[in-house]
Amino acid sequence: MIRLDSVSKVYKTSSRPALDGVSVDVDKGEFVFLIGPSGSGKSTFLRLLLREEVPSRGRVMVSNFDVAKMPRRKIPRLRQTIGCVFQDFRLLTNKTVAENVAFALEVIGKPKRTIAKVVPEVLELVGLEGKSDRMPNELSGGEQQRVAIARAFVNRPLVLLADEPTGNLDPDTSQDIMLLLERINRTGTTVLMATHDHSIVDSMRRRVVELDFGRVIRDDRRGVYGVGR
Ligand SMILES: Nc1ncnc2c1ncn2[C@@H]1O[C@H](COP(=O)(O)OP(=O)(O)OP(=O)(O)O)[C@@H](O)[C@H]1O
Repeated sequence: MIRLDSVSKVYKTSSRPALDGVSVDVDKGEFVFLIGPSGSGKSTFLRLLLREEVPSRGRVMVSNFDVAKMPRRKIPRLRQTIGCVFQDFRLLTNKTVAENVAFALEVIGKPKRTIAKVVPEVLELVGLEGKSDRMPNELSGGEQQRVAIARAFVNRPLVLLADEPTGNLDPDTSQDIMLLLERINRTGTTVLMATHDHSIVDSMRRRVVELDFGRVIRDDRRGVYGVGR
């Protein structure tokens, strides 16, 4: 589902590569933690998958898309196969919960009838039934992240990228969000999550890919965060 083949990325303004000869292969339906210290290249990894950056060398594949080579006009199609969740939720503050989720479908031209049907379904899936008319600032952080996950998932993407999704949440709320991501993963969605959260990585025992100075220094099938970190 995701393949990086000897990928390096050197930003113009930096002498040292952000990614340096990275090869990673993620199968459909896998759940993968991407860990590593600040500056190790995790966000660059995710940005390459979305074609927000192009590699300096190597090949990036997402589903059947040869991401770096594809023409610009096909980028929206790539991005429709990838849902994204961030640490800071990134909700539209002037829209209700339901409107935030609906918006993701409106921009890709889904018919009103479909939107009216699937938005309540996905809000129920994430445990927000009854809150569809609230504004984001009337929700807790955990609830806001649920809206963001609903929005990322409503179009049933093949891949869900999560960049520090629990970074602004307390430990209990973080566990709830992880249960939700596991549930989404069980539907067959490939989940790739960049995180610094030791306890989550240690409790879930999923695949762990660790970056350091832009290189993969560990790829464990059922990993932990790491001793002494
Ligand atoms: N747009 C950019 N221009 C120049 N250098 C960049 C750019 N983005 C990232 N870098 C550099 O690339 C390296 C990797 O950064 P990246 O953001 O991918 O790391 P990260 O592991 O996501 O860090 P964090 O955990 O702090 O988010 C760092 O040295 C960073 O300074």
